[in-house]
Amino acid sequence: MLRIAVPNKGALSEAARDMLQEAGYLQRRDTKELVMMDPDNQVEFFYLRPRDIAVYVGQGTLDIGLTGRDLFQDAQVGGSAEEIMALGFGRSTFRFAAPIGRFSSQAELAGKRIATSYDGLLEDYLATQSVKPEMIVHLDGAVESSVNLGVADAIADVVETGSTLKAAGMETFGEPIMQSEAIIIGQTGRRPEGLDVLLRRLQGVLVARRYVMIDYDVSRANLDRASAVTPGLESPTISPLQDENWVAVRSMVKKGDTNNVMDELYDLGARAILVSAIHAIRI
Ligand SMILES: Nc1ncnc2c1ncn2[C@@H]1O[C@H](COP(=O)(O)OP(=O)(O)OP(=O)(O)O)[C@@H](O)[C@H]1O
Ligand SMILES: O=P(O)(O)OC[C@H]1O[C@H](OP(=O)(O)OP(=O)(O)O)[C@H](O)[C@@H]1O
Ligand SMILES: [Mg+2]
Repeated sequence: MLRIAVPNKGALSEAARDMLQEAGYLQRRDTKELVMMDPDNQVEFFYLRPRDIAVYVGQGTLDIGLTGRDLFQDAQVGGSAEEIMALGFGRSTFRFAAPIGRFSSQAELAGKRIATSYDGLLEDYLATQSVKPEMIVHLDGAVESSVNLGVADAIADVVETGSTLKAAGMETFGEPIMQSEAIIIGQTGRRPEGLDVLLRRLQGVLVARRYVMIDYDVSRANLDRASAVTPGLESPTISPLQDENWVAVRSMVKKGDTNNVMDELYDLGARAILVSAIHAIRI
């Protein structure tokens, strides 16, 4: 059995559950359940605080974990665990922020009080920048309120849409500290049995989410130009049509490019252009 740590609550938990379900794994129905066995797939899920997941994996009590890159860094497990795969959801940036107009660069944080929930990550970063704050004020959450309430001069926190900062009358400043997203971590250098299958399945979900399938008919005279617009992952599938001057083409296209590709195909004479979602894929 592959023992996998997954977030029990918080910003990553629902998207993690959705992705694992799409990859064919059983997930708990009740958010109070702590463990979920999936004997058919030979895996066992342990629902834990996302912040703690790196500790379990680093110590080797669980084989792999799904957590945020920023949380993983913050857990300070040294070299005992490593990032294995990025999952493309839970994206955020870890940044400095302060009331509008107060700071313009992170060098100005020397001798100041910085509030954060991510002390380890922040301390590591400040050390690389040779900036020595007066103190790091640890807060569990609602960090944006700390400056207005007078316990800190600036904050270092997760920014996704920026709406929380805006509501607090704050702005970001300085270089972004870290780009984060959900990741799979494992013990450094160890690849337990069954991990390959899980990674391949997750990769399949990522590709299915990023690509769509496009089908169209085009005349043989325009086929080379059309194929160049839709080269696919390897090469497009070409099928004959009743009218032997025309062929049907099937190819994968990046989701974000869909409308441009359809316009280009139409302009070069392709017709019956059809786009459909990909449910699952193994490359
Ligand atoms: N808008 C967001 N707010 C918080 N975390 C986010 C957001 N978007 C992405 N994340 C990522 O989610 C992870 C934080 O998960 P966590 O469970 O701590 O979230 P939370 O909802 O803030 O939980 P808590 O209830 O403990 O505050 C980090 O990896 C972070 O980068
Ligand atoms: O840029 P935004 O889209 O506004 O998202 C970022 C905010 O969301 C999170 O707070 P959360 O809701 O988790 O509350 P918390 O501060 O109590 O953790 C995070 O700590 C930021 O405050
Ligand atoms: Mg939070």
